[in-house]
Amino acid sequence: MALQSFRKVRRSLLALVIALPALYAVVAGLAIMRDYRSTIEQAESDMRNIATTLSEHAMRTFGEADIRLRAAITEIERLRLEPVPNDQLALHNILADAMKDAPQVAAIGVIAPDGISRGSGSVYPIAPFDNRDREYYSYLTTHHGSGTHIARPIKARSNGKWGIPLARRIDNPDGSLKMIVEIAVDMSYFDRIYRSLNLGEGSRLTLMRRDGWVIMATPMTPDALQLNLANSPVLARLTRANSGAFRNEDSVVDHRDRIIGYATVPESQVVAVATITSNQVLEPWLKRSGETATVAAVSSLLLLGLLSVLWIRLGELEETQAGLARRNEELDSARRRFQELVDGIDGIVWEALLPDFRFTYVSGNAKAISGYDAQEWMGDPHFWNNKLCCGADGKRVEPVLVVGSRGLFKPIEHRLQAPDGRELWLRSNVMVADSMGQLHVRGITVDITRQKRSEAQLFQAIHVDALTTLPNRHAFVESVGHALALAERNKTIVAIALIDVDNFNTLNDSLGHEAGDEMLVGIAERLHECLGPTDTLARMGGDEFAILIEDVDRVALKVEQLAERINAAFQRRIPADARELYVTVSMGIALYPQDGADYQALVRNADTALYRTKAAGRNNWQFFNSSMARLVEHRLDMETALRQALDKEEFRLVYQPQYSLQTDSIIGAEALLRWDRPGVGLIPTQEFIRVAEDSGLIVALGNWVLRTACCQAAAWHRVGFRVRIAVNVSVTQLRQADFVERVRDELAHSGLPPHCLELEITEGALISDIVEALDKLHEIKAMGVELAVDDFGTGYSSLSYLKQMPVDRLKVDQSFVRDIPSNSDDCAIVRAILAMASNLNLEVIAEGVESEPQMEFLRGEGCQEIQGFLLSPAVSADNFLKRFFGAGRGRAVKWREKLGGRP
Ligand SMILES: Nc1nc2c(ncn2[C@@H]2O[C@H](COP(=O)(O)O[C@H]3[C@@H](O)[C@H](n4cnc5c(=O)[nH]c(N)nc54)O[C@@H]3COP(=O)(O)O)[C@@H](O)[C@H]2O)c(=O)[nH]1
Repeated sequence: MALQSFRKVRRSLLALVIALPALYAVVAGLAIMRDYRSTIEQAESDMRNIATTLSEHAMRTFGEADIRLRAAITEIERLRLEPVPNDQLALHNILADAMKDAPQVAAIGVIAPDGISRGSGSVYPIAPFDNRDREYYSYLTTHHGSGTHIARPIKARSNGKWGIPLARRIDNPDGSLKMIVEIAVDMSYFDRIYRSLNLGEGSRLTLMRRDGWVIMATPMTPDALQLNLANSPVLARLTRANSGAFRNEDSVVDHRDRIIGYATVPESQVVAVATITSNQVLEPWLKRSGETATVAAVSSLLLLGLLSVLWIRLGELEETQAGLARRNEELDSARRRFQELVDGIDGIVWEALLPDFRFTYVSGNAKAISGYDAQEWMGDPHFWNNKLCCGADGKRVEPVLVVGSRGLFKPIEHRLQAPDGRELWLRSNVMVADSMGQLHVRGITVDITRQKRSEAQLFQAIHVDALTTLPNRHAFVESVGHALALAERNKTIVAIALIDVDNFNTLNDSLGHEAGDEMLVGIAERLHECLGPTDTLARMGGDEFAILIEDVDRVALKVEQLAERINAAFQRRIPADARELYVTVSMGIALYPQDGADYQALVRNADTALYRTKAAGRNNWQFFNSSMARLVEHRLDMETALRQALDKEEFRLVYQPQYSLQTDSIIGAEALLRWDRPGVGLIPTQEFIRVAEDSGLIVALGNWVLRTACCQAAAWHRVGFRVRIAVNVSVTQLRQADFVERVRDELAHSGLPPHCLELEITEGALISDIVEALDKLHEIKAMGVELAVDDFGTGYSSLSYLKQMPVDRLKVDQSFVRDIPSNSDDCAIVRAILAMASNLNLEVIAEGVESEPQMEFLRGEGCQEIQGFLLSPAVSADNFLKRFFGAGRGRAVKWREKLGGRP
């Protein structure tokens, strides 16, 4: 039964619980009321009947007494007797005769007109009682011709009995009263009969005259005969009809609620009245009503009990039903949530029966994901075997392999041929469950085709160099790892060769990056040609390549052969930018296990060997050796010391004057860094600068130099010594994103005018980073700062590249100055630089000028400025000020003489 029906039934039941007792009460009430009315009506009817009976009885009684009265009168009149003593005996005889056999007659007598008793039926001779106080005397003496008058009861003086007198007049012929004959009906006679009716305590039987006087009452109370209803409204109701009945709630006699029946005694002025108290009448009714009410109440209670049990039972059922409904709702909700979950999952949710792997449930998104709809999955009992069983390796994935430990997910990857021919990669997470004794496999199958593709791409990106398609550094690290593990097991030797393309950056910058890339591809191919069958070539980045040579039994021979093959391969030109160029490579080699136990150590040492190869003039190869290791150690030591040197303020700047050949005066100073390493002494600047460059410390160091130099120059300016300060800037510094800001800040911080600062940037640095550098140089130039190309001539500067540079000055490298004017080649180079600078409107400063011939040659060729030991080595700031401030114009040679010349 539905919950609603239960509720309806319970509601109906509740209505019944309320209505039934009410109905019972109403029905019982109505029955009681009807009973009440019929009881009252019955009592009225009874009282009326009794009154009628009384009236008939009274009629008979009074009638008989009246007959006897009349018979006596007839006899008296016949005998013409008088109410005198002489006739007393005769009167007595007549009267005694009239009483004969009449037990109801209490007395009979004759009263003279003067009220004196003159005869008695029961007593002879009679005492002359005075009867003038009698009601019948006063009535009959005042009413002529009246018939028998029923008078109010009296107590007979002759025998003391109470009786109801019936009296008549006997008149003289003249109409005057001759005598009154009176017969009294014994009231005890009525009383006896009335009592014999046994009507109960509350009943009252009365004879009453129409004028309201009570003449007989049972029970007889002392004042009953004194009662006169003349003024009571009841009298009117008692005389309204011959007979009748009514209820009077306020009885005249005793103020009780009574049922009254009445009946007129025919041919008389008397009414018979029978009353009974309503209480007495209603007593049985009350009893019955009580019983009815009890029955109603008990049956109501029983019914209520029954209904309550039913109510409780239904409540329990309703509760159960509600619980079931709730459970159903929860189940529905869970089902909905499950469905939403399944719909929301980007995978096919399924269940299959073991052991044959037949699908019993497949979510609706199967078609969208796999190309086969759920029916196809479930319809084909061999769907798994036919469609899904192809694993990553192309082999069948047997169901038993899919099923992991019970209850645990075991992901498998497999391929699926979609109906449209696409090959999909799927991953299924499966779980084995035992449901009602049946083994199931449940799983979620997701499409991982894109992920697989991405993985492949990622693998490619991680392991393959995009340009050359060679394994990249990452792949090389892995390969070396595997090779070392194998070598450790097999006790074999592994060689790692690091290869750098000589001067690649310069070539790359001068030819353009596209040509550089083309060249790298060509180099990779060329190197690849040289590999042995087990060797692995990788591109480590930029122009750096590496070769892994495994199982090197005859180390030197095998590596030498490889080096020779490489050397031979690079005898041929490599195509680049529609040209063909000769390229050389340098190589450093480290061996496992003697040069390192792991990748890092081997590569570091191979790098050291490569470094040494380059330092030794490039286009060659070297094995790593222990002395190289010491070099490396030394480098590391210096790096550590360098890091601390800044904090410990171990650096200082010295200043080398720059001299104008046009004005013969000191026009500037180059700030040069010095490191007095405690316990070691002065470290060659070139040496620690290289380490600082390699370790990145050059940035912090360069910033310190820039700030110190600017502050020093500004200090000189403040005392009036307005010279230009040249500061060396490394390529690493130039690469810093905030380099321009840094220059701006230091100028602002020191207060040095921008045009008094010159930044010297090496030609190599400018070439390697020309695109990035250009913007920064333009910004710096826009500030007013001057720019000089340091070590000019050592790089591969071309006219076109110089044209783009916002430089002011070219600084001819000292290697070209050293042998002028004796070396014609150097002279030619210096002339060419000067000519080119002139064409580009650039000034030229020659560094490393140590002799007067050099100076004069330069002056003669139009060089604007010189710098070198001829004038002065770099000196401290104080010395610089002392020596050159206020020194005035003069020949450089004089300066030298003056200052003490060569250091
Ligand atoms: N990035 C930075 N590089 C710096 C800084 N300070 C110096 N350097 C660079 O270090 C290299 C070596 O410098 P240094 O040992 O100071 O040598 C300089 C001069 O002492 C030397 N010189 C000057 N005149 C002569 C001479 O007549 N003969 C001779 N044999 N040597 C001479 O030349 C060096 C100056 O070179 P340059 O900078 O090219 O003008 C050197 O490359 C410095 O640039 C620094 O703070 N930052």
